[in-house]
Amino acid sequence: MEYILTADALSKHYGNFKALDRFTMHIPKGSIYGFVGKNGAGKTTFIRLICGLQKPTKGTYTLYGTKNTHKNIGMCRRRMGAVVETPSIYLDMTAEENLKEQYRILGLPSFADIPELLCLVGLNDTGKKKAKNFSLGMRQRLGIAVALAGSPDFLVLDEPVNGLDPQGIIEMRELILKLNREKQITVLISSHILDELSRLATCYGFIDNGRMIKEIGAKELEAACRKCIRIQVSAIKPLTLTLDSMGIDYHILSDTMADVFAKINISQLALALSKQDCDILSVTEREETLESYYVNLIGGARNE
Ligand SMILES: Nc1ncnc2c1ncn2[C@@H]1O[C@H](COP(=O)(O)OP(=O)(O)OP(=O)(O)O)[C@@H](O)[C@H]1O
Repeated sequence: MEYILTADALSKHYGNFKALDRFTMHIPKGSIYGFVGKNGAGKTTFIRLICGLQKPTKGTYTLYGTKNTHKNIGMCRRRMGAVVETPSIYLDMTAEENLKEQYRILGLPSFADIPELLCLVGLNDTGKKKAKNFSLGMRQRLGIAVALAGSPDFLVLDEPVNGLDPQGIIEMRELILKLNREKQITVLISSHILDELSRLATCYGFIDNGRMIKEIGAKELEAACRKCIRIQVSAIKPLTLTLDSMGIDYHILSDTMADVFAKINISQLALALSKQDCDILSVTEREETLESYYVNLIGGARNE
C-alpha cells in the first residue's frame, strides 16, 4: 500500500508528560483517515508536529516518502494543507481577499483559480461580506479554502465539525467527500464525534494517552461492529466450550457474558448448557456501534 504519511515511534514530551508516546500511524494515499481520540489524547499534538509547528522529542514521521529530518521536508509540506484548531483567516477581509493574501504568502503566480476554489467550498456568492460576519461553518469552509491554496493533495483537518450546527455538519461532510472523490485529496480528520466520522472515513486510527491503540480499515471495522447476540450465563466456561464445539465465533466480555457472532438455536444451546449445570440468564440481540467499539478498545488498552 502507498502511504502519504507514516509515523514511527514518534514522541512529544512536555517535561515528564508524554503527549505522544512512541506513536505510529499509516495514512494510505486516497483515504479519508478518521483520527479518533478523546480530549487530550494527543491528536492536535500529532497534527502540530506534522505541520512543522512543533518538533518531536524522539522518533520520526515520513511525508511523501521524505523523513521529517531531511532538508526537503519543507517542500513536501507544501503539498499538504491544514486547518489546525481555529481556521487561519483574517476576519476583516472577504473570502476572496483572504485567499488572495494566502496566494501572496505562498508566492503563487496568479489569482486565476480563486473563483473556482471559492465555488468548491460554497463561498462564491459571499461578495463583500467580511469573514467576521460569516457563520462558523462558512469560516471553517474558508479555512479549508485557504488550506487548499497551492493545490495540496493532502488535507489535515483538526476537529472540523466542532461547534457546527447540523446544516454546517452536512455541508462540511459533503465538502470533504467532494475533495476526496473529485480532487483525489487524501484527508486526515481528527474528531471525537464518531457517528459523523463513520459517514466519511475509509480507515481509522484510535489514539489514547498519546499512543496508537489500533488502525483499522472501515470495512474491517464494519465487520467488527457486526450484529451479535449477547448472552448472559451463570458460568462462562460451559458456554465457551459449547460454542467451540459448535464452531461458533464469540467474544468474552466478562465471566458471565459473551457476544456470539452467529444465528444460534437458543433452545439447543440451553439444553447443551443445562447438561453442564449452566443457565442462560439473558439473551439480547445487539449491534456494536463505532462508539461502543471505541469504548471497548480504549477500556481494553487501559487494562493491559
Ligand atoms: N504546550 C504544552 N505544554 C504542556 N502540555 C501540553 C502542551 N500542549 C498540549 N499539552 C497536553 O498534551 C495532551 C494532549 O493534548 P492535545 O491537544 O494533543 O489533545 P487532543 O487529542 O487534540 O485533544 P482535544 O480534542 O482536546 O484537542 C493534553 O493533556 C494537553 O494538556
